[in-house]
Amino acid sequence: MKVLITGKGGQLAWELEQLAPKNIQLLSCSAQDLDITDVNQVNHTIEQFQPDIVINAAAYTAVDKAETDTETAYAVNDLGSEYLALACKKISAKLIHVSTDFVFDGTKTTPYQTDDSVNPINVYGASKLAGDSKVNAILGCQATIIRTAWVYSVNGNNFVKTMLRLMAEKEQLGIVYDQVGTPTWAKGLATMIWALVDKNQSPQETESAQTSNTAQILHWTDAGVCSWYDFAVAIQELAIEKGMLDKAIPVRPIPASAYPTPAQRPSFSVIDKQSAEQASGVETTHWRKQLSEMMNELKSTS
Ligand SMILES: NC(=O)C1=CN([C@@H]2O[C@H](COP(=O)(O)OP(=O)(O)OC[C@H]3O[C@@H](n4cnc5c(N)ncnc54)[C@H](OP(=O)(O)O)[C@@H]3O)[C@@H](O)[C@H]2O)C=CC1
Ligand SMILES: Cc1cn([C@H]2C[C@H](O)[C@@H](COP(=O)(O)OP(=O)(O)O[C@H]3O[C@@H](C)C(=O)[C@@H](O)[C@H]3O)O2)c(=O)[nH]c1=O
Repeated sequence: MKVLITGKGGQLAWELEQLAPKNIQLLSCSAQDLDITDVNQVNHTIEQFQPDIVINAAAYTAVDKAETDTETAYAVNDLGSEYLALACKKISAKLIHVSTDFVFDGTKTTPYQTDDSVNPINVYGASKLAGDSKVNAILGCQATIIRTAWVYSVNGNNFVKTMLRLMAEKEQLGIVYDQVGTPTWAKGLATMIWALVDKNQSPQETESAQTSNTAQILHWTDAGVCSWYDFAVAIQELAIEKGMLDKAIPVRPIPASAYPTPAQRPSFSVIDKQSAEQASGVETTHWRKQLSEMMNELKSTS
């Protein structure tokens, strides 16, 4: 089976590459190798390689910057996804497209289901939703859209690495407590995606997946719930336990109103993971356990 991954070098694409099963013929493309906003490059690469499955892990993920760099955010997240979907359609390839909890407005108080109404409250979320809608309209059941949240990995920029840096540099930190969600270790997400790919190789799965004309939507994060504040406290506790920080600094819970950012963020974006667990056969693991594993990996590589 041939699999093409976009966004090489990004957190998820990197983990996917590390965990790629031996029987997969993999082509992993960076933004330089394959700029998904370039329709000719997209068509050429997909026609040449003839993948069975494309995993779109490329995205514009700078949430605050997207508020002013709107055109680029839409070019990558909306148009780029559309080009990939059209190219997949031409060769009957499947598309596994990755999306975000930020398609929701965060007004619910119970975990978001895959069929809950979407209503993004920032440009990044709106640009991702626009791309998801194109993927669904073009490919229908030929596509799987995986919504995830608060992703981190040893490779790339993320909240965990930002916290470790700030905790070593600053006297104290204020972290928002009124935005609640669930972190996701990109390695766990990549494991689940490869399990989906594996299931796709079985003819039975392929037949049953083709009974509906809409894209399969799955939700995946680690298990549990926390605020950014809880996440930061756990990062500091584990870093001290593992000898990655010398001393603890005060970490204060603050409301989002005390940490103004260009983009508004949902106050509640916990998603229900049952859909992805059932489809992949992989169970979620509690976020704190995953965080500890990732920090062990970070310690051993730095
Ligand atoms: N990070 C997070 O917290 C979350 C991410 N997601 C989604 O998960 C997916 C993976 O995210 P993650 O791995 O964290 O993202 P990263 O920001 O780590 O990686 C994104 C990758 O996309 C590449 N890219 C950007 N523009 C283009 C382009 N025009 N053509 C091709 N590649 C491009 C980037 O390249 P370069 O660095 O060279 O620009 C980078 O390699 C995305 O769909 C994202 O929206 C969902 C929820 C949370
Ligand atoms: C650095 C810092 C951040 N914060 C807050 C700001 C924000 O509310 C929260 C997280 O900030 P970040 O900018 O790291 O994360 P953010 O870019 O909002 O993360 C989002 O990225 C996109 C790509 C997604 O799809 C989402 O699921 C989500 O992961 O932490 C503090 O309260 N204090 C601080 O010192």
